Amino acid sequence: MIVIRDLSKKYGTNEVLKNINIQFDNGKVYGIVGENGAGKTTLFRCIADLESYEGEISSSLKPIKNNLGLLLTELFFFPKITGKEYIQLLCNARSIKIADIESKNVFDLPLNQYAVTYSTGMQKKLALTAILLQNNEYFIFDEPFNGVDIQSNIVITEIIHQLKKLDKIVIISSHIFSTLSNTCDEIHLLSNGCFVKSVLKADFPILEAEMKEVAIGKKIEKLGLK
Ligand SMILES: Nc1ncnc2c1ncn2[C@@H]1O[C@H](COP(=O)(O)OP(=O)(O)OP(=O)(O)O)[C@@H](O)[C@H]1O
Repeated sequence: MIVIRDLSKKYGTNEVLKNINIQFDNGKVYGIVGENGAGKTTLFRCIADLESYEGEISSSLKPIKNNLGLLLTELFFFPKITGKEYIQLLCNARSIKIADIESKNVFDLPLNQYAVTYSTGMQKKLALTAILLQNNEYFIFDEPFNGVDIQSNIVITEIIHQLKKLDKIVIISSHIFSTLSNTCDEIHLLSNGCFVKSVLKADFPILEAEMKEVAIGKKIEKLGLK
């Protein structure tokens, strides 16, 4: 379980997260949606203890960061580290020894090639493979489906289903609603640093319709397309 109480985060005078309260339970997949700049990545970085914040973030397994697989949208790889070495590095950090990494290469990555030479989608799949092999209890995937090919999207969706069955906590952000309706138990709408709506699976179509209406509104008319 991860419990967030009265979480606030400022960058200078910009109050990015405003008194967030939410609980994430094991065996559930949570979707976080919100417009660009709503604060999704900031929330994830606070949970991972990569940012200072006001409020409290607690978890059944402590510290969270030692049990968390965090997939960010911007990834960093040391130069001259192969895909295989990257996976080894992350697994070593959790004292996990994997005898045959090639056999775990679910995305068929060129593991002997330097990670910095991978395409963006390949780098995402490498980072995801590594955090899955770490046997984490908690997973945060910031836009996991973005920039990844269709086959891999199918694999990632299945992996998320498996993590749920294994009683893990999975938190995902996405800008593509269908990817969340396929995977999540709950979706939480973040707007200007506050959770303004939380819906269970049965009400996903209502939330999607509402978001569509707000997004489109009369905005496209402004273009005066002819
Ligand atoms: N390191 C930083 N320093 C200053 N401001 C920041 C920093 N990181 C994020 N912000 C600001 O915090 C706000 C929320 O950003 P955040 O990246 O959390 O949004 P997001 O919901 O993840 O957006 P997106 O959907 O575009 O990824 C934005 O106004 C952004 O400019």
